[in-house]
Amino acid sequence: MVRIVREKEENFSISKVELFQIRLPLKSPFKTSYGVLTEKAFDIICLTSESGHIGYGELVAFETPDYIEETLPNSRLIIKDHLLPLILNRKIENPTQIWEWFQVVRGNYMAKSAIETAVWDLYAKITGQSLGVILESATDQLEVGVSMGMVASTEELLKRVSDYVEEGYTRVKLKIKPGYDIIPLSAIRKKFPNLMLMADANSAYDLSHLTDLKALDSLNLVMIEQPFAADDFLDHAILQKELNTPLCLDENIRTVNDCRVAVALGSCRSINLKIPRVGGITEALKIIDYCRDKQILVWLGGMFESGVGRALNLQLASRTEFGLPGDISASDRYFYEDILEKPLLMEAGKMKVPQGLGIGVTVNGAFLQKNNLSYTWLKR
Ligand SMILES: O=C(O)CCC(=O)C1=CC=C[C@@H](O)[C@@H]1C(=O)O
Ligand SMILES: [Mg+2]
Repeated sequence: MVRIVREKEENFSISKVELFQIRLPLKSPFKTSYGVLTEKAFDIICLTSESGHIGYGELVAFETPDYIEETLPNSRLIIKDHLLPLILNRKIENPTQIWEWFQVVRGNYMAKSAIETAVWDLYAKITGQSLGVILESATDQLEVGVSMGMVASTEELLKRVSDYVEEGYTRVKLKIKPGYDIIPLSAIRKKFPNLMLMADANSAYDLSHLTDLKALDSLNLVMIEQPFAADDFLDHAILQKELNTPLCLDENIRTVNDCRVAVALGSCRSINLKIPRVGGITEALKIIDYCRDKQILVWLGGMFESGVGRALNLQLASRTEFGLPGDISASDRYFYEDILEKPLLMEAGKMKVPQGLGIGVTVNGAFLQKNNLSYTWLKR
């Protein structure tokens, strides 16, 4: 866990909260085993302190409960009725308190994360630091990976993989499901024998597909992510014993306790850590510590974030524990425009970790104002 060292007591409180509802169309549809995403809807939460600093958080939950059960409309409600009342009119000493205060609300990790991460950003800005410094970032630039939806034609799939490799992505993750696995993955492997290649099933398989999954062992995949149900640990453990390829859990992991169960049962050898899926940075840091101690490979996943969430991901992913390039592609991989003054782009095969105060990026205020303000609160 990071040590929060303060030069002087910096208690602060929130004087204004705004929630902007934004939609960004995707450049191309993203097909997974559970559906097709054509645009990303998300909210940006702006917390203003009495000192006038603004902390930004991103609410990344999807509109439909198909990846996990949390949805954007439900999360908005939880934020407004249950989470914000726990932090407003209170003195905040450090952002880890938010995690403690939120424990009275069960689950709802993405809603919690939207606020908790905004408080981390705010705290870093008030104390005059880059969030990366507080989070013990170890580098100012990172290799990153790219996540790819299913593409019907193998020719088109190989063309897209080639383009990503040429742009500098060093790891490629392909979405799979029964009937769309060995053929596209083998085609990629044949053309790119040394590429860090992996597959993500988003819970599309069960033990009846054991033979199909064992066939993937021949492809030298870095890992297979979430083949079985989002609440299953036992069958994952059975499968892991049958495979040489490491399994990775995504949807299952909401807390460090979930990691303990996975490790105790042998359900996986890797964890895809998404800050919003675990309720924010405080729990993410506990998971990183746990994975380091247990020698579980941890790497940073994404949720099609806009520049706010992407900048945060870069800050955390620059810690030494992250063993693989994360799903932190450049803003222009998914979107025509970002909500930042300067989008986060790939340069010479790497992405820079923003070095400014807090998450290190400047949000385009005019862009936010063009969007629907769903909630606003002002301290009287
Ligand atoms: O943000 C990114 O680039 C990663 C996108 C991605 O692969 C996913 C995001 C959210 C849900 C899933 O579709 C998938 C995943 O399971 O990791
Ligand atoms: Mg996944």
